[in-house]
Amino acid sequence: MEAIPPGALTRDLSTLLNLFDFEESAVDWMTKMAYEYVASGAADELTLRWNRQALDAIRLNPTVLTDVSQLDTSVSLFGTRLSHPILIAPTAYHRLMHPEGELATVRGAGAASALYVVSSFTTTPLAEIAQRATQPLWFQLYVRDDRAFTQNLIQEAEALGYRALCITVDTPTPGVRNREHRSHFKLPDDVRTPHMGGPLVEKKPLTWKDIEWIQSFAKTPVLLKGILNPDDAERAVESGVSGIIVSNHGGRNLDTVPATIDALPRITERVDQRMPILLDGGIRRGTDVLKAIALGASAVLVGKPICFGLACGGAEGVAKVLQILQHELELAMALTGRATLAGIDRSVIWQ
Ligand SMILES: Cc1cc2nc3c(=O)[nH]c(=O)nc-3n(C[C@H](O)[C@H](O)[C@H](O)COP(=O)(O)O)c2cc1C
Ligand SMILES: CC(C)CC(=O)C(=O)O
Repeated sequence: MEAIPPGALTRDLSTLLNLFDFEESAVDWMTKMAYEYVASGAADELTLRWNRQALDAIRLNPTVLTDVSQLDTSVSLFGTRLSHPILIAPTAYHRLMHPEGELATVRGAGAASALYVVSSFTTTPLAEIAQRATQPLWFQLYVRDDRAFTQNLIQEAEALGYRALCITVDTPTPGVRNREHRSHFKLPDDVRTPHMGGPLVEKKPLTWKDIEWIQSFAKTPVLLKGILNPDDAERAVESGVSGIIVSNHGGRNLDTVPATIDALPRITERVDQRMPILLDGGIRRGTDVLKAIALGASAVLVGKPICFGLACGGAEGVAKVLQILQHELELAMALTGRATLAGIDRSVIWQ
């Protein structure tokens, strides 16, 4: 690994005003390999681009002269009250982005009152992250061929206080990652993944039977991460899971699947309030959060911007990314005349 640049922990973030600024600046603070790993999408990166383009293409229909003097961005998810609906998506290998890795991320989450979904490919033990958490944690699970190992891992996370389990279901194999390969991605020897052992090269298929099996012993709510197809959403309801995350893995797995915000309305319609729906993919502006909520999401997750915030400024960078997004959401609510998240319905979308 190239050396972490001097002053990495003390750089000035005051000129970074939005999430795009963080991405632009992160290039200077990350190794080329780490930057390419985070920023790239699968194959021709069409889905990666569509995630953004589809959000940009949605226009808003504000209501004027409503009382927005008291804004309330809070939301309840599975019995936990959150002060805002912006969660940290699970992303692997935080020590590739900053020497403090996930310990910086969890401090940033605390400073910004954000729920943090920790990746199976964390480079810091789950226990150490939990010790420093001041906000709720969830655990993202990659199911390994060794099912006994998987069961132990789930039980370990639950015992440590992780409050929900997000099973990633869209990655029977990673996608075509040309940019990652071109930059010769390899984890440096001193960056380890204490809960995953080696890379994901599973042979035993993950199926609905496994989801039933996990639910037979899981004590925390189970969510499926990576649903795009309304039929799968229906099946998820039938399988009794607590929620789903509409996700195309940030455009990193199967190229040319739709933008998540385009997939959301059909899924919302099919689920018909039977369980909460979360969404990730391309959320960069407060207006994006508002659009996702208007189309049926209870909350959103952000992936790449957290990695860039971490690279630019450790815990402070993570916190700032989240605080900017939170503040922009409040502005979007005030300017569309919506004082609460419940008030953000489809009528806020220009039809
Ligand atoms: C660098 C990176 C690593 C990721 N690692 C994981 C992971 O370990 N597990 C997982 O379920 N999703 C992973 N994802 C996908 C994210 O959880 C999320 O679905 C996606 O990044 C959201 O899109 P966004 O980056 O446009 O916000 C990763 C994404 C990135 C960018
Ligand atoms: C280790 C990888 C499978 C993590 C991941 O989900 C990703 O890079 O998108």
